[in-house]
Amino acid sequence: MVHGRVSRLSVHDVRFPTSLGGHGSDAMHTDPDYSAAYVVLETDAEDGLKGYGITFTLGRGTEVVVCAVNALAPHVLNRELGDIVGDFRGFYRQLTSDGQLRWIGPEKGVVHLATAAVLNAVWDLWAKQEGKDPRTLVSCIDFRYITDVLTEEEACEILRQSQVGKKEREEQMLAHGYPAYTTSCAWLGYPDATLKQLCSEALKDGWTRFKVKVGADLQDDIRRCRLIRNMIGPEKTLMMDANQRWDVPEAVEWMTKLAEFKPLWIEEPTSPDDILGHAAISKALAPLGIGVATGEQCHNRVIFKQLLQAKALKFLQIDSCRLGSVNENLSVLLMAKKFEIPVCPHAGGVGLCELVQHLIIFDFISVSASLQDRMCEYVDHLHEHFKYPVLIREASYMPPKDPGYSTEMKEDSVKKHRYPDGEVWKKLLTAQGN
Ligand SMILES: C[C@H](O)[C@@H](O)CC(=O)C(=O)O
Ligand SMILES: [Mg+2]
Repeated sequence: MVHGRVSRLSVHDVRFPTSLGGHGSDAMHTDPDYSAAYVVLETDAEDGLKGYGITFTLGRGTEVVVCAVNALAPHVLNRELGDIVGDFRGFYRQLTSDGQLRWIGPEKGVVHLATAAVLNAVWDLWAKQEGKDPRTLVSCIDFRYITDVLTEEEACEILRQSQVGKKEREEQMLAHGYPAYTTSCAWLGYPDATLKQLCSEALKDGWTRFKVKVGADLQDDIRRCRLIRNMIGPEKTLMMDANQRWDVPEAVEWMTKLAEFKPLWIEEPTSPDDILGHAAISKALAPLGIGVATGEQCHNRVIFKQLLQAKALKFLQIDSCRLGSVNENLSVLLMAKKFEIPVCPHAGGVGLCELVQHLIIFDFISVSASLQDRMCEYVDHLHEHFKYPVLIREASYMPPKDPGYSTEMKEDSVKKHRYPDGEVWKKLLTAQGN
């Protein structure tokens, strides 16, 4: 039984100085400090349960997302949790369609990242209080703008059909987990020696799928891709990620030169808004056996709808904090199922692995019912700051067993990494003379 009135919303700017080690670097984001706008919801219920939600940011700008969360707060404060989740579609729409705030979106950018943080906290709190059936889940989706490809009835039918074999798939997940790939070895800012060392450690740990960052310098890419392909051998899977660095013809040309390293996919070859550009790249690279993957910076379900309609991608990458939380991610999982495109989520960042494991394991059990061409990203940074960190066994995500959305950070971590007054930042800023 859902209960409690939301009595407090607090939001923290939490940053980790990952740029110091080059972690997370790519062709466009050369110095990311993995960060989060971290939301805590409290209610007046006696159980004392809290909801924790995050959205992922890269350092500077987190303060802007924090402002946007505060601007959304009046929609949440003093509301009964039962009323919120009892009409979750309506609540989602209230947040995303605020008559004034939507002008600085709509359903995209800072205001949508803030929406994700708030809604992730609501899902965390709700999940701690009770379980959900498929009908309830569909009732959380806002179908506005996607009914031309997916209606509520079709969504229910997909979920109904996927009931077959559900028990076996649950058991399979509990025994073997969900297959993962690693991005941790080959950030763009890593020197070759680090790449080699991390790659050989990953091989020892049983990893069989690797992603390498490309896109800044072709000769560098050729050297690094050769190095990693030689290390992992011809059979293991290699993916490449350009983080939006190229124009359309440049992407085709560059990837033609990297084709000898047999990448399964090229991720974000160009602007995430360029649907027809992605379609052109997909078409040009298909004969080389290279698929296009994208999604970590797709603003919303509408962009995913069009990417699917335009046959612009071969692998779809949902993001638990870029889209409007579970609500919007559900709609994308269902559209991907309808178009038979495998979902391979974006993870990493701060807490993205913790969140997205719930979505992808749900996808396997209740939507796609398939592991064909599917895997979830894994990055091994910052898990130690979470109270319920992901558990990886034999290069697979083992299903989380604690109630909630695994979003709660350790109090001490939040305190030390609060920007700019946490201990870690005070020291760093003083050393930099700020
Ligand atoms: C800036 C981020 O680290 C980005 O490079 C992550 C990414 O593209 C991925 O994990 O994929
Ligand atoms: Mg990427």
